[in-house]
Amino acid sequence: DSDIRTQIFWSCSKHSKMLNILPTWIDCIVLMIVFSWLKLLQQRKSPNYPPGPKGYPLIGNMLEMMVSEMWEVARKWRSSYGEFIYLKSLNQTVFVINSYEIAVELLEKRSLNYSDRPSTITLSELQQWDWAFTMKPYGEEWRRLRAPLQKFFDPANLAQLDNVLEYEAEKLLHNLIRSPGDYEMHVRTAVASFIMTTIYGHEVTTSDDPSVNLAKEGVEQVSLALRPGEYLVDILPWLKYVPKWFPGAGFQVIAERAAKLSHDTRRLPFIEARDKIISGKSTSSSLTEQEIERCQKVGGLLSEEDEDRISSMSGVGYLAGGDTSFAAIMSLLLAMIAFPEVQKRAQAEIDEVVGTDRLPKLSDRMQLPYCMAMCKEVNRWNPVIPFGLAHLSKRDDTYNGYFIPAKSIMLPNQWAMLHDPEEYPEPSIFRPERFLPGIGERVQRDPAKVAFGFGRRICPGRFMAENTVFIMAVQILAVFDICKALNDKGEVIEPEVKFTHDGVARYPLPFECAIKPRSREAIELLREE
Ligand code: HEM
Repeated sequence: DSDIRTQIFWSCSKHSKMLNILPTWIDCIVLMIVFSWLKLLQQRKSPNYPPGPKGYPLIGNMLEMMVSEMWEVARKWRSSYGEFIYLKSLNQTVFVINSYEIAVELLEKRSLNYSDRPSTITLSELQQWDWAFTMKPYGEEWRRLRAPLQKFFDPANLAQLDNVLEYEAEKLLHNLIRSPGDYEMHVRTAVASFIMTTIYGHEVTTSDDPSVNLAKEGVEQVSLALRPGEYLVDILPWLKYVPKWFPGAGFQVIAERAAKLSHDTRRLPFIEARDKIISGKSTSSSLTEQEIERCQKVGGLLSEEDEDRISSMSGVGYLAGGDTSFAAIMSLLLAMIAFPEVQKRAQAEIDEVVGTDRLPKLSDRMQLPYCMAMCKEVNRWNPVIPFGLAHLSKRDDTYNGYFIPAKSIMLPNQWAMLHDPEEYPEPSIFRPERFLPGIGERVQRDPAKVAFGFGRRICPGRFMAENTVFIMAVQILAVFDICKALNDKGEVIEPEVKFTHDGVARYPLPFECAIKPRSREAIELLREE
């Protein structure tokens, strides 16, 4: 074709000067078409992704994603790459969202596209946590499992749990009087007991109750398995076929133990509750009981399918609810010794509003604005899940001209959003006053809008978690002073404000503190056990 075209041009150009320019025009058009086509090809090869660290050939940013405190590293990337950052780990595209506005735009306003969850071979196939709806893709099954839990912990239903929560808080106070040095264990037991009572109707009376450790170990396993690069099998899937006796296949041994843990977490508390309910020995109105009764009303006997569904739904609440609230209360205790003036102001408010002849209750909340602000500040100062729980995109999308392919991992950097000095000046300072602005001052965003996640996947236990932290905080402060501990020489031990830096949840590292009754009258506030 091009030969013929060239011949025509040559012959034409012999006859007309005018026609001499023809080849130039046509060539220009051809060149333009070729260029546009090449550009399109190039765009297809490398779409317009947002900026991000360069990474290495083949592995991309895999190494950068395996660092400790990834949320802080990603927060610092803000100055080089901005709020929306592109990473690639092998062939997986990952987007870090450093700003609240982008998280709302993508994960909430476009939540139909961003409500799936990524999973790994270790988590779903080897350790068999795939029964947990936290890991299920957005869809009918996820909705069916989440709906009863969400309804049970909805604010409209929550008041009926106030008594249980106040009872557990008071039990905690008794334990703190008995052995204040074991405060960490007492807080863990109190939170576990509340969760176990509301979900299964099982009250925890001692810290060696198996249900306390079962959930803790479960969360530790899941947390480890979610850490990028922890298990090579998630990078080289064929490794899953390697038998556990093969040298170097330690991950299979861990997986076997974790699979048992996963099975026990889901089944053991459920079976105990089910048997008690069916034999008529249950006296509670737990979530599990309500669901079993609902099935019995409809179909008489509890089918295997019903059991699977209820045990999955309850098991998720049990796993997700305990450690998170525990971490928040431990952060509050640490803040009380690191920022003693906050403690003084909260105690003054409790004394003034509640008085000194009864313990504070959940119904006092609206009259205790400083204490409420203090609990908000806990969610901000140490967001328990700093890098959020990853969402996964379903279809291709664009944001601000940037391309987001289907099946991209979206990481809402909740830490960066809650430690943004533009929104929260001096973010490392624990300052409840930020949420009680004076006249003409700006109200800073409620951290709950970030700390509990986004969109359709938002934490269904958030209202209960807020109530748990509030009641345990105000009851402890009504009765005790949280003081800096003294060493053997009687010198004050300055608290180290340090937190764990790996895993999904962020806990304060063990710290020394002295928990002392404020007065004899304060102790007398406690009812006889
Ligand atoms: C201070 C305490 C807590 C914090 C900071 C917290 C935070 C979170 C966050 C950030 C998510 C991920 C949301 C997202 O994907 O965008 C989440 C999910 C979840 N939380 Fe919580 N949570 C807390 C307490 C609880 C409690 C007490 C329960 C249950 C009773 C609970 C049950 C869940 C469940 C089931 C999910 C998974 C939701 C889904 O995938 O659909 N959480 N939580």
